[in-house]
Amino acid sequence: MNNSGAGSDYVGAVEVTKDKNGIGQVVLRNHRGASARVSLQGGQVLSWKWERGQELLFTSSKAIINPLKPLRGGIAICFPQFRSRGSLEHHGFARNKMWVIDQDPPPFPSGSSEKTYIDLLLKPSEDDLKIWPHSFELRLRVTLAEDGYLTMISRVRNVNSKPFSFSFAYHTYFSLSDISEVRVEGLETLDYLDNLYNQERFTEQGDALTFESEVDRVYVDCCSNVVAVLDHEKKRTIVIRKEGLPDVVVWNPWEKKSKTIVDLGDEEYKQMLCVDGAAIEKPITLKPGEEWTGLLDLSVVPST
Ligand SMILES: O=P(O)(O)OC[C@H]1O[C@@H](O)[C@H](O)[C@@H](O)[C@@H]1O
Repeated sequence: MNNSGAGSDYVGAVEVTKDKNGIGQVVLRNHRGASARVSLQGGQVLSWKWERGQELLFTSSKAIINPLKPLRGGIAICFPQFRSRGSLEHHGFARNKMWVIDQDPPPFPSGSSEKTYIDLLLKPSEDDLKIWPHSFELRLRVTLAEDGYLTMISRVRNVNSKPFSFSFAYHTYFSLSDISEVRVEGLETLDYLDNLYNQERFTEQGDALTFESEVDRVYVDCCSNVVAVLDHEKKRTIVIRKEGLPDVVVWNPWEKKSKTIVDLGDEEYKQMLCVDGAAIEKPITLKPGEEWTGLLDLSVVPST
């Protein structure tokens, strides 16, 4: 494989390799030790490393490498369905498909030139069209900025002759020191749909979110587009900035549920938290020829 389809305007590196199963991977690097690894299987970001090789994304030690399954960890794309809100497989089919490097993407709406990026593309196969009869193009640009920020821009285009609707999520597993020491800020006073109570609607009370049991919620219509995950022990705060993604999913399976998940270690729930920028409660509808854009920008701030 070569580097075509990848951009590199400052002297960062974009390397296309294969993993031991022969699946294509793209590694983006900068000079300050930051890197991101993206798999063509699922268009999934497998790893995002900050200065001095600090890993910011969680990957389970029991992750199963299977070309037809998403890896437990990283950032997976949930499309065109979230969870079981529809007739498709859990979280939709995009994360189980082989994506290709997009050699010639249409111009992206914004973006500085000082970045290293890769463009991926997913189009439906004939089998996909049998279960979801809508022709689409899903483009994903993954960018590693010179300061180590990771930006993901997804664009869905309707290339069908009829409108269609979909849900979307960046299913993001953050790596933590200890879940019981972590706070999430930016979701205070919002309404959420609680998946542990049949998607009943509640309102978040009080301060920042802290964790002492299983959590599986969709915070809806977030007026702020910034959410922060504060990890005191690691002395860092991950800042999540999003555009076009009104909802935020917060998920931790905690002790009992973890034991039922084969590709997650029994104690690993302590080292992970999913916080997903998403569009779920009100699915996105596209008319023929229309395009939707959803942006997720991740950065790290040292904290005390
Ligand atoms: O095991 P999966 O399919 O990756 O899903 C993991 C979790 O993903 C979360 O986003 C959902 O809210 C949970 O309900 C779900 O269990």
